[in-house]
Order: sequence, then C-alpha cells, then structure tokens
Amino acid sequence: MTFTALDHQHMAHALRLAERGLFTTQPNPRVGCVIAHGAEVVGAGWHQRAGGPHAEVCALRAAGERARGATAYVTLEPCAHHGRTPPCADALAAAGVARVVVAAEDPFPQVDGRGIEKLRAAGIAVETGLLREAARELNVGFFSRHERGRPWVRLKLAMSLDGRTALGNGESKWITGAAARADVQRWRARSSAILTGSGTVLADDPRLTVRLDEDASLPPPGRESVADPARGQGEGTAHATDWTEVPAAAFVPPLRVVLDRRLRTPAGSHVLDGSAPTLVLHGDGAACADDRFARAECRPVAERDGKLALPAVLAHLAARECNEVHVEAGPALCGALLAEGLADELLLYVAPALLGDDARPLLHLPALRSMDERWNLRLLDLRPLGADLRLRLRPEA
Ligand SMILES: NC(=O)C1=CN([C@@H]2O[C@H](COP(=O)(O)OP(=O)(O)OC[C@H]3O[C@@H](n4cnc5c(N)ncnc54)[C@H](OP(=O)(O)O)[C@@H]3O)[C@@H](O)[C@H]2O)C=CC1
Ligand SMILES: Nc1c(N[C@@H]2O[C@H](COP(=O)(O)O)[C@@H](O)[C@H]2O)[nH]c(=O)[nH]c1=O
Repeated sequence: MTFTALDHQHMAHALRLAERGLFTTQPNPRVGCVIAHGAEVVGAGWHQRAGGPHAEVCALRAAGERARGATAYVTLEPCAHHGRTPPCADALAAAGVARVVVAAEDPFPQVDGRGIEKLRAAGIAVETGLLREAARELNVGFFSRHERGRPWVRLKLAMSLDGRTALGNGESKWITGAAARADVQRWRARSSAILTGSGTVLADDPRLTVRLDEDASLPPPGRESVADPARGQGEGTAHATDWTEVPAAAFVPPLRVVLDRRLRTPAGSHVLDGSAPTLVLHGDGAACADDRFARAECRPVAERDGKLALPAVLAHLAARECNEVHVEAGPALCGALLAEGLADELLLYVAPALLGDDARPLLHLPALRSMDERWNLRLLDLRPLGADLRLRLRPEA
C-alpha cells in the first residue's frame, strides 16, 4: 500500500488528537479521526470517554455535509457493533465518505475486521496500516489485553547511580527530585491500575494516588515537546493540532491494587483510606472480614510456591478491563514480574547519588551462571528530569 505525504500528515494529526484521550478513555482505546478533502480538513475529533461519542462521530458532526466524498483518517478500525454507541462504520457510510484510511486493525472481538468489511460492503475504499505502529503504541495496553489476555505491565523504579532503591533501614524518601516524581504522576495517570506489594505498603505507607498538580508544566509522558497547546472546541471535537489538558471531570482514577497474600496491610494505611478505588488481592487462606478493609475490595487469587500467582493476578486485572498496569513495588515483586517474563517495560529514574552497600537492590533476580542467561533490555528513550535521568526500556524477546 502506498500512502501520500498528505495521507501521513492527516493520520499524524489524527494520532495527536487520539492522544488527548490519554487519561480519560479507560477502558476504551484512545482514538482520533480527521476528515479531509485533499489538504483541507473539514472535520476532526477524538474519543474522550467510554460511553461518549467515538472519534469518527465527533469528526462527522464537525464535518456535516462536507463529509460527502471525503477521506476519513482513523487511528483504529471503525467499530461494527452496537456497544454503548451505534456502529461508526455505518455512520461513515451514511455520511457518504468515499475513502477510509485506518492506522491499526481493532482486535476487540466484536470488531476484529468487521468494521473494515462493513465499509467495503458499502462501497468505500479502505486502506490500512498507515502509522500502524504509532497507533498501536498509543494503545499498547488495549492491544495487550485483547491479543495476549493480560494488561501491559510497566515497572517504575527510582534508583541511585549504584542501583539502590531504599536504604538498608527502609528509608527511601526521596531518591529522585521533584521533576522526576511529577513525571511519575503522569505515568500513573494514564494507567488503569497501580500495583504494589505488601512489602512496599509496610515500608512506605504509599498513597498511590494521582496528583497531577505536582508539576503542571511537564509535557505528557512519552512526548518531548508540546508544539501547540491549542484548546479544543467542545467535547471531543477540535481542529487544534496538539495535546491539551483534559477536563478534570473526565479523568478515570486508576485502581490501586495491593498484593497481600497474608493480609498484612495495617489498619489506617493510606491504601485503605478510600481516596481511590482499591483492590486487595490475597491468598485462599486469608479472609478480609475485619473493618480494616471496609473501603477496599478484597479478592482471593491462586497461590503458587507460597506467593500469589502473578499470571492469575494479571488475568484478573484484564478481566476487569485494565489496559496498562503501572507497578510501584519493591525488588521482590518487580523482580518476580521480570523473571517470569511478565514485565513489558521499565521506567527507571536514576538519581545522581550513591546509597552504599547496605541499601536495597533494584530487583531480586535469580543468580546466573553465564552471561548468556542475562536479561537484555532495549533502551527506548532517555530523558533528563531536573537533576535525574529517566530511562525507558523493554526486555528483549
Ligand atoms: N525506589 C523505588 O522506586 C521503590 C522502592 N521501594 C522500596 O522497596 C522496599 C520494599 O520492597 P519489597 O520488600 O521487595 O516489597 P514489594 O513491594 O516487592 O512486596 C513484596 C511482597 O509482596 C507479596 N507478594 C505477593 N505475591 C508476590 C509475588 N508473586 N512475588 C513477589 N511478591 C509477592 C509478598 O508478601 P506476602 O507473601 O505477604 O503477600 C512479598 O513479600 C521498601 O524499602 C520500599 O521503600 C518500593 C517501591 C518503589
Ligand atoms: N522513593 C522514591 C519513590 N518511591 C515510590 O513512591 C511511593 C510513594 O508514593 P506516594 O505515597 O503516592 O507519593 C513509594 O511507595 C515507592 O513506590 N518514587 C520516586 O519516584 N522517587 C523516589 O525517590
């Protein structure tokens, strides 16, 4: 398939619009749509929240009669089913769109090629795959959930230059500075769940909430600059060309998830304060009968070798429509996820400080006998944040 420079330009615009849904579409994917006649954009929109209009509908509303004979650029295959809203493939056909360019096919079982078939059956020319990788990256968790049956798992760790994550006595606040910690808030915000272990709850009493106001000057995660912070024009509809802050009312707070096999989380812990939806996963032998857990949901999950079975944990989170899981845990849980091949990405914040021999390591991993067995990671990007550095890495297959 060959696409023109103009096709690329419109799809890139649609992707930037889709990105506006970064913090609000959960559990739905982030999707953008641009409708154009040649270089002229006649309608543009993005999906803002589950239950709200899809990107195509927002763009069609903006285009009105001018959608007839136009090309629609959509970052995800238009839906073919009656969900919370009617099928977008039907809406595009009814509006008389002549051509649809799709970035990525939708693996959602009720779509899965049917949207494209429907469009073709209506006589519309459909082309797929333009900027597919970028569209899949934006919805990495959505694709993971539907294609692998588990969420995308991102481990976040703050460490010193000598690879330490807390002092020997457990003290860890703070290793990294304010800019790095504010960046963490953005990654928390885009996630469906924030996962931790009982060890971190006991040592740190973390809140694990999203506090985006800690440094509002930062661009969104994964973006190095914000070229044009122009505002949108009404819900999900805009001709603006870049990312913008989302209305606080549309924000979907991530689920706090604590792995606590023996229910050691103390009464009065921040994670039990009801300030965010909270799930405590425990072993079969424990029961959440006491008042400690009045503001949290408790669920048993399978155990394996005296620990909670991590594949069962992730399957449970996928069943609850969690797309991206942000892990803020200690070396035990983070190491176990990596060793079991369940960590998809690492966000490492490196502070220019040394914490010494007695301090806690980054990850508990099995000892290796040969260099062939080592875990190799691929560096995706590197970014300074104040005095610290952020490394984003993915384990090599
Ligand atoms: N610098 C940083 O970015 C961070 C540092 N920390 C530091 O880490 C330290 C705590 O680390 P750590 O003790 O390793 O705690 P973790 O947060 O890794 O929690 C580990 C506990 O989780 C429970 N658990 C349940 N299932 C599993 C499983 N399958 N695999 C592993 N653990 C499981 C276990 O307890 P049980 O069997 O009772 O359920 C286990 O002891 C603190 O000092 C804290 O300050 C923590 C977070 C981030
Ligand atoms: N010490 C340390 C971090 N620690 C992480 O932050 C958690 C506290 O979260 P909250 O209570 O929501 O602010 C704590 O339990 C641990 O997971 N993070 C960082 O970015 N830099 C740091 O230096």
